[in-house]
Amino acid sequence: MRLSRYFLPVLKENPSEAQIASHRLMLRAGMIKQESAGIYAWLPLGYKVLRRLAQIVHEEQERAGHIPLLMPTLQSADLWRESGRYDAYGPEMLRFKDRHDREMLYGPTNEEMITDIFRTYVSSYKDLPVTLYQIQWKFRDEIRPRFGVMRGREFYMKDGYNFDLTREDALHAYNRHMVSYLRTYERMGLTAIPMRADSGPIGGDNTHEFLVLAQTGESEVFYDARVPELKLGERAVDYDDREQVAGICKEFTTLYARTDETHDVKVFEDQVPEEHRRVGRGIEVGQIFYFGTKYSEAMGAVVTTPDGRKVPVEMGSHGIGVSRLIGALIEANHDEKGIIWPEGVTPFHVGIVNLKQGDSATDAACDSIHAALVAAGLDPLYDDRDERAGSKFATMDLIGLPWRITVGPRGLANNVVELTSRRTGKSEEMSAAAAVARIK
Ligand SMILES: Nc1ncnc2c1ncn2[C@@H]1O[C@H](COS(=O)(=O)NC(=O)[C@@H](N)CS)[C@@H](O)[C@H]1O
Repeated sequence: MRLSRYFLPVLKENPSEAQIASHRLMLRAGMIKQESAGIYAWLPLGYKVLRRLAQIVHEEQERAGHIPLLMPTLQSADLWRESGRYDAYGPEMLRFKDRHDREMLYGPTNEEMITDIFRTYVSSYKDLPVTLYQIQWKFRDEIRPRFGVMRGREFYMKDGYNFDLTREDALHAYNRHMVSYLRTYERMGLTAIPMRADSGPIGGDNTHEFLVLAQTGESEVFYDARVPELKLGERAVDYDDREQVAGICKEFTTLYARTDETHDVKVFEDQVPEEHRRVGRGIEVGQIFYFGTKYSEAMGAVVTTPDGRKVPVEMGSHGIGVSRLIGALIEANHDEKGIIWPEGVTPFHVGIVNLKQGDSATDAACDSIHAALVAAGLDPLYDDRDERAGSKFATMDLIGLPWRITVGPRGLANNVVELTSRRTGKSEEMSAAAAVARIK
């Protein structure tokens, strides 16, 4: 992509309303624009990252055997009356009437709607197990939206719902989600720790939150220092192998890790050797729940069992805060110059900086490097503007692309370009071909 043809409204100044790095940097890097409290326009660079995250979430959910669909953002109040949550949900729920005076709401979550979809079509154990999920916008009228997309009012969430015949099957679905989340966050270059949590308005008695350690996190966390070292890595996972999946969950949840809601000092001190005890703050980027028949009972989602009985299905729901993840990623990956994107989520893989725009040699070299990168399956951003080098470097550092190729007349005279790593700041001179090969 040529920057002269893109839309990247970077800001020179730090916006006064931003209190944390990720909020400040998303505004300055031209990723979002606030339209009203907690509601954002996703400008091209931000939208590109959002799509990359959604792509990773889809890949890992489908790998786990979960099936994507898409539900509307607007829901009928009648559904929520069946579950009893219409009144229970409180002022966070945005309620309104349509022109026919029908009571509607902007969905904060979709347990009722997905249960209605399930009960409409499924009535036999033969159709189980099934896990359906969506990545869809939600609305929660937070009393104090803040920290940019971290606590928005309209936000993007992956929400998945499992339907199983027995509690044992539903707990396997719970474990499948835990493992798929661990893989998802690792692919994004994040360490998100599963911690026992409190179920809140969703309900149920079994739930884990996934928290990214960050000083600006809203949750206080207590954990064993060895937990963030745990890695899934390239391990092959057979999601149908219950023992393997349960084993991985045990591996990641045996050492102590809890939010302030479930923290138990006595257990902490008994279980964790003093030198491993850590207290910190975390950003909640996902939560998984098992809540049995809470919704299926209330809404008559029943199936016939092999011996002809009718039973309400066992369920759970599992969310990932896709838009919040962008804030969390920046909190965990930035310096004083700007963002430093992990390679798995970066909006563009590499920036090309032309030190002498308009010079036929450097222009031609940049065009051919751009073409070579695209041919190698990469997504470059070529700063072809007629700007001073310093300003081009500052823009590249701000938007945080992992690599930068700098092309200038002197380098070309020696048949070299400069390849710079954003994370290390290290630069090396090499041939254009070598630079393309290094980035791939
Ligand atoms: N106001 C918000 N702004 C941005 N992300 C949010 C907000 N509220 C929740 N999230 C994200 O959405 C994830 C799931 O939300 S939740 O309430 O924990 N779970 C549910 O809604 C369940 N129905 C999961 S399907 C959270 O872990 C968090 O990462």
